Amino acid sequence: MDVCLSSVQQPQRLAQAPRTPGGWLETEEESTVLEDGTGGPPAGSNKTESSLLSLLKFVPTDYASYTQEHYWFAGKSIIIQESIESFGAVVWPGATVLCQYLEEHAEELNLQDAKVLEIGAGPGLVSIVASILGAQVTATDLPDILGNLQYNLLKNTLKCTAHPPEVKELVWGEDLEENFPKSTFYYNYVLASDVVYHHYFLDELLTTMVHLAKPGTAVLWANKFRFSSDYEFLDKFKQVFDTTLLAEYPESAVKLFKGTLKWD
Ligand SMILES: C[S@@+](CC[C@H](N)C(=O)[O-])C[C@H]1O[C@@H](n2cnc3c(N)ncnc32)[C@H](O)[C@@H]1O
Repeated sequence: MDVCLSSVQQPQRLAQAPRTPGGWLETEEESTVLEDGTGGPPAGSNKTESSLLSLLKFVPTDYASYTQEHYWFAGKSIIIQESIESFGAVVWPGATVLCQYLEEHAEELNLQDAKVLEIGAGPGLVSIVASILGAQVTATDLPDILGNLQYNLLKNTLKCTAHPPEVKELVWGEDLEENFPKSTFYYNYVLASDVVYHHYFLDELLTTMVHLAKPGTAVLWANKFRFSSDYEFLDKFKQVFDTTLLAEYPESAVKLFKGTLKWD
């Protein structure tokens, strides 16, 4: 079985085209990535498809080399374009654990039409699986990561998900109320895999998780535990979230937690 949209090819590098910081082309020219060479949507495509295909007018984040890695979740072959040049362009062990949990518990989690936001989505595997399982997904990450993330989401979900996943910039701790106002946004699930490692934004990460969680929201966080700082983050997580260990893989040191706000 192939990925959902086999006609989406590797986007070409368009060095002359203008780019936003997120890697998006602002050109109105026809897309160069379609197999039929016309640059327009395939015959018979509807308006939604057509507008989705227009999103293919972007240059992926500018890594020098890529690999195509194959995964199988939710009954589908998923091909992820990865690059070892960025932490955010490879699939980390927590992602596969979270994907496995989502596919095994899709009904119990009521993922169909659920509102889901992923933080630190990286190359997008978790968001793709949640989307295939029927959720309305917003995948977020740093600006530099979004081009490759968007490419992988489109490549693997176009024409085969009820709700096309969205991509949005979300820098932990920054402009949260402006970009995700509490009065407007509600998520059933906030997903996070391997967002805790050796970096300087752990407080901002926790602030972001708390901001995005409302009564009824479950934070599903999978992480490989390597450093003492990972356990310190877990302690802080437990101070604000009622925390349940959902799965643990000692051989890979990956743990999966569910957190709901203590005042939920
Ligand atoms: C270790 S990678 C994990 C990627 C993906 N979740 C996975 O498990 O395959 C950590 C991710 O967090 C993102 N990230 C790191 N610092 C961030 C910050 N301050 N704000 C938003 N995202 C950040 C990185 O860009 C990267 O995509």
